[in-house]
Amino acid sequence: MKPDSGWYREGKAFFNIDRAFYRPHSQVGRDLAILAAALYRVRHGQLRVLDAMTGCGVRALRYQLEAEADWVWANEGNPEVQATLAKNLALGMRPRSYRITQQDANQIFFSCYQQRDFYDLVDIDSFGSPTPFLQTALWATKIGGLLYLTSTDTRTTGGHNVEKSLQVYGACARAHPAVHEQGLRLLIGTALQQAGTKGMQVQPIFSLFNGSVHRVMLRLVMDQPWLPENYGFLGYCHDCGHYQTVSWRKLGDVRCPACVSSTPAKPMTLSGPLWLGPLHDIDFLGQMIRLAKDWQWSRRVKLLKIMEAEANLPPYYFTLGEIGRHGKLDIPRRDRLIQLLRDRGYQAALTHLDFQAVKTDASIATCIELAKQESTNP
Ligand SMILES: C[S@@+](CC[C@H](N)C(=O)[O-])C[C@H]1O[C@@H](n2cnc3c(N)ncnc32)[C@H](O)[C@@H]1O
Repeated sequence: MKPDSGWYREGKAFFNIDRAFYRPHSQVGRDLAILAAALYRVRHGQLRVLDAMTGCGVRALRYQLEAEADWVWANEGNPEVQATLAKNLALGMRPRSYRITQQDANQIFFSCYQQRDFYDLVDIDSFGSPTPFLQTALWATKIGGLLYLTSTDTRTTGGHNVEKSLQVYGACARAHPAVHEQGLRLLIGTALQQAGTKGMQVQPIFSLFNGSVHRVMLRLVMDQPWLPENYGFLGYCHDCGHYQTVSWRKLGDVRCPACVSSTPAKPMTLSGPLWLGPLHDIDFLGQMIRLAKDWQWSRRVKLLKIMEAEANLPPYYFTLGEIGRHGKLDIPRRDRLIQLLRDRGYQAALTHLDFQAVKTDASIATCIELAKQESTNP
């Protein structure tokens, strides 16, 4: 069917959108969620999904048809899309394997808690930030289960409204060149803090930024040690481009350790508290890659491999433009710079967050030095 007929196909799902929200560009976020859900289903022997903001039902359909969910609860608050949703699920899903409701997501989550009905995967695909739903969603998620959060709030997470970031994330988001990563880390950090109020924790399975939307798939866990190095502040030096993780214990007048020539050293701009640990679970990503290969999802394999390579690198990246600006040189060639860094024994990779950037454990000064050598001796 042609898209303008109102009918769409995505993965194994076939559905009508009528007046429901559907954004084809978000397929990448749905594809990765389906892979994670399918692996969870294999590992745990069951998969019950609560798709709290289902829209036309594309996720509900895909969780069942592709991840083999045993049961899907599809909720959508907008009364105008209920008929389309009902039609889509009736057409594509097994009878008696799903439920449709039209309620506020918070009400649904709280009712799960009241009835002790916990879900293996809770999907919150909200507009703006998901934080108004976070506390209650944690009540609806099984310990060991998955929580998938979406945020379209890039203005706030990008440091353009510090007051709002304090209100919404309980954290200070400042502007710097690695803000796409900051959006993911704020989301994980807020979820970690909120889970912490209940004696629980979250661990990222994968974190995805695709141009305008941040998504994180988290595992809810209990009885894990709280690692102080995973939750703290990130300093950025506007003068030299250096980043520095900062523990809450060291707050106060944080100066850039890389600005050695300035006395006193330049102050750093601090963002946080936010998640400072790995963005992805590297073992889980490996399994997602294998499954994506089996399913011949070659574009997703490519993306997941980039995510795998960046998984354990420090919590920021250097854009090529920043390296050029601070080094007063032409923009370096990305792949060549990565190779030079590796030759010097550093870890270095491209990042799915910004294809005009490098992620590395080398300092920006080293990146500049190598880029300069390369420009004078290509
Ligand atoms: C971004 S769309 C979700 C689209 C769908 N998940 C997809 O992948 O295409 C957000 C949906 O959430 C619904 N919504 C917004 N706030 C809600 C709330 N508090 N409770 C339930 N549904 C809500 C909107 O009507 C909209 O259909």
